[in-house]
Amino acid sequence: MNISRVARVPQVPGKRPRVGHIQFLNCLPIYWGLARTGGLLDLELTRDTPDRLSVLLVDGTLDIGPIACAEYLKHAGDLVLLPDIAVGSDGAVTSCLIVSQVPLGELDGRRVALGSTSRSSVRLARLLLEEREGVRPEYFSCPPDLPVMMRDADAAVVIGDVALRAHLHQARELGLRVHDLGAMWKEWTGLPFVFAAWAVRRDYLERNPRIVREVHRSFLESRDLSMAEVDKVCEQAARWEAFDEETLRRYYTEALDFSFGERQLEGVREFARRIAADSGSDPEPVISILQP
Ligand SMILES: C=C(O[C@@H]1C=C(C(=O)O)C=C[C@H]1O)C(=O)O
Repeated sequence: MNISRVARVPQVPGKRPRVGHIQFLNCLPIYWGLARTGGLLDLELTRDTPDRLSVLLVDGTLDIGPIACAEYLKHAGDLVLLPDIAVGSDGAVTSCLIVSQVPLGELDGRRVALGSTSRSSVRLARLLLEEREGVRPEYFSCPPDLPVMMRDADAAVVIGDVALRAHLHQARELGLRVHDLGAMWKEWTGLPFVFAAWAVRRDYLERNPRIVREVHRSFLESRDLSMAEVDKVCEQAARWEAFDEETLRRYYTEALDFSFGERQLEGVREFARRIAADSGSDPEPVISILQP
């Protein structure tokens, strides 16, 4: 890629767009390239967990950023999705899991800890347990620390780096079964699952259409650059993380899906349909997507 040709966000002094950044390894390829292209300087970034970033975007503290799909569906009227960028999977995702001491079909009436940083995976897990496995567990929310969660529960839902650690190290040590939520959704529906989409507040878009397009382009360029140089991304990340280069490479290139097109949109629509009866939400929400 010719970095010198990367478009820059138009500058208005003191008014950088306020943009969210999920502080998990899953998002590294979406942000890594921003440091290379210089796009980073044009954004006011807030790094936080997905649950908190979702709240900040909905309450207007942020203008643009990732939002858990389950939260997006509650606020679709106030938000416009950015095309071709998301954190999802078309099958196993590796980092959104139910870990369990017993088979899932035996969780009826048993305690299930829901990791507090998640909004999409915890909703998806409840849907799968209730509608696919036919069980009604007793849920409680809990900070995402697997050994602590499992002290009081028979199963736990975890995401992000905590889930990666659970998958690769702790589950075996603790004698837990690992169920991948992306794989379960794919088996059940045949569709990809979008855990987080990128959205802009509708009011911000109306005032700043050019800035939104530039930020969007900046994200796509960053993601594409990171994926083109994925070996370098993994080598750098593995220096500081508990995962080796090869594990990260597989995670980024085979498990995660950073795209958002027709099939991913169908996954979002199907999720909306399946959670509607139980949530009192709209089964067919109007989904606005930024037009090219
Ligand atoms: C793939 C992941 O996707 C995520 C899962 C989310 C959720 O469950 O609410 C939200 C944002 C993403 O971080 C992950 O966290 O590992």
